[in-house]
Amino acid sequence: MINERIQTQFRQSAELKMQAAEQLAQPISQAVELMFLALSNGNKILACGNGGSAADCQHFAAELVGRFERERLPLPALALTTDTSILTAVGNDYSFRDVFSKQVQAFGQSGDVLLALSTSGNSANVVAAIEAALERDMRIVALTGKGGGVIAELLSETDVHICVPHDRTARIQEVHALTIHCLCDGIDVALFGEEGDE
Ligand SMILES: O=C(CO)[C@@H](O)[C@H](O)[C@H](O)[C@H](O)COP(=O)(O)O
Ligand SMILES: [Zn+2]
Repeated sequence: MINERIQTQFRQSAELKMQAAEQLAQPISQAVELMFLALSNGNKILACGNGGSAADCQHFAAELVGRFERERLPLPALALTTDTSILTAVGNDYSFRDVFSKQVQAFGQSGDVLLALSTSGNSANVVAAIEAALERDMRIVALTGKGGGVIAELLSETDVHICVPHDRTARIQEVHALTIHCLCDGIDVALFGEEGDE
């Protein structure tokens, strides 16, 4: 019984990935281009999201600051999900809605990229972070699902929206994790070319 459930989940995840590959290859490659350009200009990437998406932010930042699959110089990426003093002070003194936007206001500069993750596209603190980033003339790469929610409404054609075509949070997150690895791989390829791959 449980084995069947597990196999169904693997199958659904794999099927969604195959389906999303076609739809998302284009926006993911646009996101690589946008991020590579920002990094080449000396700008940085800030990342925010809640729960599993907070973990994704940290995963992404670790692969840029440390490394992905190739040896290279550290690249500037910062997860806005990790400083518990900032998160609790801002959450306590202002509101949980402000925990990321205050950090965007503190660290974000024109030309930086905000990687914003929300499976619903509706988390208020991620929406507020996007609004703060747009005010600072930053570019947005949004990873969403469920049609993109409020976030879809905020983005313009200078931003990149990677919206997973599914309604279930877990399945969407699984595609977000793969997308993050595609972003890291794309940035490495932009730096070094495709030689020695696959
Ligand atoms: O990982 C999971 C569920 O798989 C949860 O921790 C999930 O990330 C949290 O419920 C988040 O608060 C959901 O927020 P969002 O993706 O809608 O922005
Ligand atoms: Zn999860």
